[in-house]
Amino acid sequence: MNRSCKQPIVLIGGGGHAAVLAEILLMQNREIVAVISPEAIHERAIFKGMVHLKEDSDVFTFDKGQVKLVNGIGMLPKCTLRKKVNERYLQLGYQFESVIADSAYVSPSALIEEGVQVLPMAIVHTGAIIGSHSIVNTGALVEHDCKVGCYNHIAPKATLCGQVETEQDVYIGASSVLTQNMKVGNTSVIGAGAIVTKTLKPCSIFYPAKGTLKQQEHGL
Ligand SMILES: CC(=O)SCCNC(=O)CCNC(=O)[C@H](O)C(C)(C)COP(=O)(O)OP(=O)(O)OC[C@H]1O[C@@H](n2cnc3c(N)ncnc32)[C@H](O)[C@@H]1OP(=O)(O)O
Repeated sequence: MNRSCKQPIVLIGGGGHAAVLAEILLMQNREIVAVISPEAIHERAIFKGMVHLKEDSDVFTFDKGQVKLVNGIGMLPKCTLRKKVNERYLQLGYQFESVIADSAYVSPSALIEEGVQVLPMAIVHTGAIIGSHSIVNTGALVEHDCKVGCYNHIAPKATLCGQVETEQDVYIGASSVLTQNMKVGNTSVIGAGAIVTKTLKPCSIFYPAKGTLKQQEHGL
């Protein structure tokens, strides 16, 4: 492991996604020198005892050459906060660490760019490329030779079959399936549980079929 991989981490965000990342980093014996969040964080057990700073500008108390940043802000469809935060600090010369959970499988021939997060039980197969600052969330499967653009979120248990290509800022909902060779244009959103078999143009929203709720008065 090279020396830069050992730099202390400044974690941005104090919600659920940040907690998952903190847990992965601590299991890998990484030092988290501060959590930056305007909200209270200490009711989440994982953050107990960590230094909590509340202002975005508190990042500047750390020398950009001495720490790596990890963005723990979760990504919801069409929400650009996470990307704006990264762009701000990148412009100022900070770098984002990639976080890969020990239980994830990342093929030795896959390419993981800067600031990518691969969460527990996710799989990134041979020849796949994960563009910078994308999230491959818990249990997601990125099959062989996929090319995932930057700032994507592949939500839990989503499956990208072989050679799928996505452009930037794409949101792929939980447990959705994208069949082989298809392409997804930038800023598209694929709903949770969708099965997508055709290429999507930029800015598409793909809604899966709706379930029907039937409320019975006395149960079954
Ligand atoms: C660790 C984590 O938790 S990561 C987070 C993972 N989360 C996800 O993957 C969720 C992805 N998001 C979705 O699937 C969203 O619902 C979207 C993006 C498809 C749609 O969002 P919106 O446009 O805001 O739709 P909205 O929530 O207003 O729902 C519109 C209608 O579609 C239905 N609908 C929304 N999403 C879905 C879905 N995935 N499957 C079936 N029906 C859906 C809603 O029930 C609603 O029906 P109604 O009009 O009868 O009330």
